[in-house]
Amino acid sequence: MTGRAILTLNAGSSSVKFAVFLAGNPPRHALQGAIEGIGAQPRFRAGDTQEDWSDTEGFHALTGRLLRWIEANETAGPLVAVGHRIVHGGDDFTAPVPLDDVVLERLAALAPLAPLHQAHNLEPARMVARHRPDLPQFGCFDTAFHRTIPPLHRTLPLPAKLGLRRYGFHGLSYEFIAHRLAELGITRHRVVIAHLGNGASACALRDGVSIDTTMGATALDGMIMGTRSGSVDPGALLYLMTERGFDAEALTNQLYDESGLKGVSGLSGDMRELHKSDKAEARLAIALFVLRAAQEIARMAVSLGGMECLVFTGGIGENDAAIRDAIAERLAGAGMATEIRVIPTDEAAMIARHVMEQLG
Ligand SMILES: Nc1ncnc2c1ncn2[C@@H]1O[C@H](COP(=O)(O)OP(=O)(O)O)[C@@H](O)[C@H]1O
Ligand SMILES: CC(=O)OP(=O)(O)O
Ligand SMILES: [Mg+2]
Repeated sequence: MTGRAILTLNAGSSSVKFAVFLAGNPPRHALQGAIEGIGAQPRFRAGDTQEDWSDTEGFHALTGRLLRWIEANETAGPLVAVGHRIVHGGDDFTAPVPLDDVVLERLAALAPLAPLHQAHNLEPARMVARHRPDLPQFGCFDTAFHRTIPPLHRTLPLPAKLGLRRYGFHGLSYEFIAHRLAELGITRHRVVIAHLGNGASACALRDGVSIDTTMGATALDGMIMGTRSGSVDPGALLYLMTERGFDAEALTNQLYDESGLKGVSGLSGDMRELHKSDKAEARLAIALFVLRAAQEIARMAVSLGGMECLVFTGGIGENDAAIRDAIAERLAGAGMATEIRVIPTDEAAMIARHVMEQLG
């Protein structure tokens, strides 16, 4: 095949998801896959291909190998650009940007606000910069879609001089859904989108624009997630530090990696695994997920002054009808019955569109 190809990368704590698009307006999807199990037994899949990649060198070497695999296969033509999902753009990056060493350094400084994501997001960009310096790279930020959140909704009730605020995340997903709503002719003014995946959050969308979201300065806030707590009593955290000997690192580990569905169930952070279990703790974790999701969705409805449509997306939102129904039932029970839609998200397609715009 001829044509020009765009590679999108979404690197998480143990996986790199990738997609290849044929450049165009809109970019056409050509291939997608992932390296999963990084840190344990890396496994590569793309189309019909499935291989164990027993590389012990971690992200850098594995993404190098991914790049060579894609170049050798030339699914859509030679690569002309790479787009990265980068979770945190901070105050300075509110739109896609070309990535160079200086920008990568500034983004690395935001890692403490996204310990589960930021360093992993940046590593593949460094690898590509080293091995294919000719390839333009662009960072696309989860925070950027939330740049429209007004001061009232982005203010955290801490001393103003501390300079912390709500940024919000899952923005590439919300931006994609906002486009889909327009394409589908859904013109409701007040829409809540619930992105329920490994990370989970909701966004208050007024006329296609984000005016509030459940995540805050970090992606730890709001709903309960696979392994993240979501909002918890801040006093409980102070108690753990002062009385139970948890330092910042230990607490980070508890809140990001050991809490949420995994922590409550003592079993797994994966919703499908919990459904298979008949343990009371698994039932409790699912029930708490539903309750907290419904409460956070209601919070977004308050920010909007009403909710005319609720959109579910993400791995759980798209696939788990029982969870969707349970959340809708809770909302209806509180007098918040609403139109419900299920719309698959596509963060990679959103990144590819941004890259096309940047290429001009
Ligand atoms: N068919 C399904 N039924 C219930 N849960 C599902 C289903 N498919 C995926 N999930 C859940 O979706 C979550 C992962 O969501 P996903 O959006 O793929 O995650 P990520 O944030 O890594 O992209 C997991 O909890 C998984 O169990
Ligand atoms: C920001 C975030 O939580 O992302 P993910 O759901 O991919 O972990
Ligand atoms: Mg996700």
